Formats: sequence, structure tokens, C-alpha cells
Amino acid sequence: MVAQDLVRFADGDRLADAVADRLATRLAELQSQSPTRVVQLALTGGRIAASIYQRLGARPVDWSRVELWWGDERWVPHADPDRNAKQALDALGEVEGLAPARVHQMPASDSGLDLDRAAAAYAAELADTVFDLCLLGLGPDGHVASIFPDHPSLEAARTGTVMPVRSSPKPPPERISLTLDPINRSREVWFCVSGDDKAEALRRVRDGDLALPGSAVSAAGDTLWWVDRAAASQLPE
Ligand SMILES: O=C1O[C@H](COP(=O)(O)O)[C@@H](O)[C@H](O)[C@H]1O
Repeated sequence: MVAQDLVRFADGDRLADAVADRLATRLAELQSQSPTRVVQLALTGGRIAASIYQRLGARPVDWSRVELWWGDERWVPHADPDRNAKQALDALGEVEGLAPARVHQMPASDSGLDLDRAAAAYAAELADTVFDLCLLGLGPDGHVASIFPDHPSLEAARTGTVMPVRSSPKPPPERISLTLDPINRSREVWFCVSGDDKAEALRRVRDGDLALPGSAVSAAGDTLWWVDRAAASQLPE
């Protein structure tokens, strides 16, 4: 059975603590399926995600059997503090056992590739990988990854696996994003949503408002929502 579940927390800190705990447990559960099981984990950018990663880095996780991917990336140089991969890896810290070859960052703007080739290169790297778990944030406008409402990225996200994004309404204007296909093929999607600026978007997505990209997301298995009280303020009790 496919579950749509929402769990509320008092605030972002409690949400980040709980999701880091739950994530560490889930990674271990999946790894326990076989001695060679490697978990495919897609990371999101965003503020609450960084708090979760910081806590996750301090939890006991067998990082030698985790493969990291990203849902989207800002088209900036590799050392730019705005880069989602840099924020995530800095927040995780020096975790033991995580092999560089298992860290699949999207190309950076100083990679030597242009934006189109960078997206195509990531699509080739991703190939037919299925994420065991895909973490997503939700923007105040209802965007997920770099799929934005009232923007060509929403239509473009209906084909292919990885796409270049231009004229993003949120800076920086150029980005790379997964499309809906690899997100929705994920065995589990976990939305992590914190803050009152997300309240309207969260209500509309939960109501199924198709104008918002978040409403187009539905995992092959469970789609779970981890939200704080401020983000949930427009949801029924
Ligand atoms: O720019 C982005 O923003 C969204 C939401 O971030 P938040 O700080 O408002 O939670 C994030 O999900 C996405 O990965 C990122 O590129």
C-alpha cells in the first residue's frame, strides 16, 4: 500500500533532529537487506536540509554503503557557498567511509561544461538509477528541486531525467534539476518543510493544486511529509 503521511514537529530544530534520526535508522534498515546493499540517497538543497545533514553527520551511519545524488543544483562554481552540494557536504562534515566515487554531485559552472552539457552529463551518470530515498524541500512558491510554478521548467520536467533550468525565479537564474521521472520513480520521497513562509504552498500542495510542482510529486512507494508547526499552520489539525 502507498502511504501519504504527514508528521508535525514544534519547530525546525525538532524536525531536523527527528528526520536525522529517522534517516539514520532507515539507511540501516535498507542496508540490512543484504551485506552488499548500497542505498541510493538523493539530497535536496535548502535551509532545513542543511540542519538535517548537520545532525545526520553525527549519527552512526555506514557511509561506505551509501551513494549520494542531488535533486537540483545552482549553476555556480564548485566552491561557491550557494552550491547545494557544498552546503550538504559541509553540513555533513567528515563522515567516515563515504567514498568520493559514490558522491554524485551535479557539475558546477566552472566544470568546463556549458549548462546543457552539464545536465546531459548528469543524466548519463544517473542512467537508470532508482533512488531508495529522495529528500525534497518545498519552496514558498511551491517549487521542488528546481521545478518552478508558472515557469517553463514545470513543462520541461515532464520528460527526460535531468534538465537545464534558465531564468529561474529564485537566484541564481541558471540551475540543473532532476525532472519528475526520477523523483517519482524513487522508492520513497521525504518532503522536509519548515517555516511559515511555506504554509500556503504546503496547504495548496496537500490540496493537490496542480499549479504547484510539489503536487506533481508522488513516490513509487511512500511519500512522507515532515513539517513543522509554522509550515503546517494552514493545514487542518
Ligand atoms: O533553491 C532551492 O530552494 C529549495 C527550497 O529551499 P528552502 O531554503 O526554502 O527550504 C530547495 O528545495 C532546492 O533544493 C534549492 O535549490
